[in-house]
Amino acid sequence: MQPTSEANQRIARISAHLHPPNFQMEESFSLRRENCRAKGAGPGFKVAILGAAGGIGQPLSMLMKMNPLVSVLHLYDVVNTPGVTADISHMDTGAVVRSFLGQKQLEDALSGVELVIIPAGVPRKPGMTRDDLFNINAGIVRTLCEGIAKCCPRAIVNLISNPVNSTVPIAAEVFKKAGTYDPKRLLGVTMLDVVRANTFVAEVLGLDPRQVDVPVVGGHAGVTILPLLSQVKPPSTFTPQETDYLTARIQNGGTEVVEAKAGAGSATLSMAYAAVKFADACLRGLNGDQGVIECAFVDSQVTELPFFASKVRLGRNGAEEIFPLGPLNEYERAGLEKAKKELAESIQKGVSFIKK
Ligand SMILES: NC(=O)C1=CN([C@@H]2O[C@H](COP(=O)(O)OP(=O)(O)OC[C@H]3O[C@@H](n4cnc5c(N)ncnc54)[C@H](O)[C@@H]3O)[C@@H](O)[C@H]2O)C=CC1
Ligand SMILES: O=C([O-])CC(=O)C(=O)O
Repeated sequence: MQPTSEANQRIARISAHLHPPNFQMEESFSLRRENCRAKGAGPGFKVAILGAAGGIGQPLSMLMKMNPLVSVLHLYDVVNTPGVTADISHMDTGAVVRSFLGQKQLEDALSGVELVIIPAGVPRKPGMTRDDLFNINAGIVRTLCEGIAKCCPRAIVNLISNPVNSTVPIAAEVFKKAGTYDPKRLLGVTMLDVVRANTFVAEVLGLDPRQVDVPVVGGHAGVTILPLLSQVKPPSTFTPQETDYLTARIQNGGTEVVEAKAGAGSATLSMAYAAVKFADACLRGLNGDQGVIECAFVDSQVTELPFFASKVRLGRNGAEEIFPLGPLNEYERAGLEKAKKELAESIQKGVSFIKK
């Protein structure tokens, strides 16, 4: 039997996708699939990952492709996104994946996006602090945030690039300058500190980490990472030695990985896991789910500092409620004073980078 002309057209379409004669053909095919999904399937969000070809970006892209709340996934980087996108697009999950390569495609990558996740930038090598990354990453974050202000000013932004204690204030200043700043929509990702704290505390208590919840407040570098062990769930007590051990291990978790990788970068796989856990919480909030609460580094009035990490309630507008720290013990109060001192300097450094 001769194939019908409809079947011929379908084969031609598929072959055009596999061997696109030009970008236009590829794009129209991909747009058609997005439209089909928009007609047929349940609701989903349009998400962009900036720095998608990196050590965090690749596993993060893969895990976001598996998230049922994502309908369209834009992968942007200055290198290698066509390959990462081709690879991930073969996964038989719902999200449509599209590649954007280089600065010229940044605006297309951001157009209509509802959640932007940013793991772009250089990672640490042994002997470096996160602040040593400032000189390179500050400029990268500024450029990307200028794009967000122009193309998707209402998007929720999850900022991973280090030093988070300075890059979040940089992003805020860029958005203020552009007149688009909404403090609820800018979130520094500190989820990996919580993920580590849950794991290490569970080890000490002899529990499954999934049963443990440790609030981690302050910021995302050294002494600014402040685990509140007095508020661990399920309620637990720790000896002074356990408290010292756990606090130090949680504060130095990033350095532990940097040293173990011995020059090959910093945490990527656990970070991708943590980033997806946090992005999923943001999407559930956007979706209208109730009671979504996670720790994040946000514009805050919890202390006298303009930014601080604490528990926030995520909703349709981002961080809709920021929770106070709750009762602290003496050990935590001393830790808080140290954290605030270092945080104040890192925040100021970020602000001055844009205001100078
Ligand atoms: N917030 C957190 O808890 C954590 C943050 N990080 C930070 O995340 C960042 C990325 O780490 P990795 O993925 O390991 O680094 P990586 O070097 O493997 O990947 C970074 C990616 O960013 C891309 N990139 C560079 N400039 C760009 C630009 N202007 N626009 C778009 N993309 C650009 C690179 O091409 C590369 O693909 C680092 O700053 C690291 O310190 C890492 C772990 C945890
Ligand atoms: O330590 C680093 O440089 C990367 C990071 O932020 C972490 O693993 O927490």
